[in-house]
Amino acid sequence: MKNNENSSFWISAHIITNPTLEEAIVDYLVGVMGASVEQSVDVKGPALHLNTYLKEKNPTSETQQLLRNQLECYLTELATIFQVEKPIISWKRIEDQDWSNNWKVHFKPFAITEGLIIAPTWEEYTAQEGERVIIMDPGMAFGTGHHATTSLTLDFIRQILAHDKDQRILDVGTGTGILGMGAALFGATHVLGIDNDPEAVRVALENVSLNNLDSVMDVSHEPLQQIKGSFNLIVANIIHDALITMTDSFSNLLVREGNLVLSGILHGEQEKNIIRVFTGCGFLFTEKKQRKEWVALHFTKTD
Ligand SMILES: C[S@@+](CC[C@H](N)C(=O)[O-])C[C@H]1O[C@@H](n2cnc3c(N)ncnc32)[C@H](O)[C@@H]1O
Repeated sequence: MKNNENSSFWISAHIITNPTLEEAIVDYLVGVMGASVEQSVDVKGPALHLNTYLKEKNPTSETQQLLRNQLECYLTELATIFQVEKPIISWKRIEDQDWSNNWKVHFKPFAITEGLIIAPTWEEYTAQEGERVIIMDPGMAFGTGHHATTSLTLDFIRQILAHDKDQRILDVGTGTGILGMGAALFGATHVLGIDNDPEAVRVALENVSLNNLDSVMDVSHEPLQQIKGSFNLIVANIIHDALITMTDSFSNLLVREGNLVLSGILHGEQEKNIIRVFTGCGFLFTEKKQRKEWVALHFTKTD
């Protein structure tokens, strides 16, 4: 198969795991990696067998290795948290163009938080009274809205904006632009989304245009450390290790008493560590939201 603009290559991973990890693995594969997953029904025994299909637009040995490392690191982390044996993964390359659109079948319009619907571009959706709709094509970027951390963060955004709409918002690690677009639809004055992945920036810009939000939301590839200005709310759904390095930037960019919402954090040690580090840097921890093993944390800046 040739790799043209419309085609993707696929790799499949066969995962043998302790069934305890099923929900967390499926959640991660579908929500974060944009994969589709099926359970192998013809295999007997106590272990669970999952087949997953990951799309890959520009396949090089390097990008393939990155995908593999990302999944393998996550599975190792999960096995440690749940104290079960590490899942076994075997990889296979699929070179059949039909696969490139199969995952879309599973992506249907859904309510990500009260009053906000996510609808993929290829599904017709008519908004009901009082509903706001984000139309999107996630492409290769993270953020279809299926992952718990995205909906938890949007719950906070909705609450904060219901209180006060006059908010300048920074969305760090914008991915598809989903959090920033949600904030814009809930009435934010201005949103800046940034991402260190150029493909995410391209996809987010496309989605912002698709939703006619260009006058409210900008998207940039600029690193966090180079962002100027002041914001009333910063949201960052990234990962624990990256968030820990961002304390100074968040502190410099937030107005006094500004809101900070952090997610991509696992309940337990990661959550405790984030609270310890941020409360040690002039932030007051105010509220936590949790779904399954994931948390989103709300802080306000005190000094
Ligand atoms: C888990 S995704 C979140 C996507 C979306 N905001 C959501 O909530 O669904 C994390 C995003 O952060 C981006 N990212 C990771 N580290 C970053 C950094 N240091 N600066 C900016 N973006 C970063 C990744 O490229 C990815 O798009």
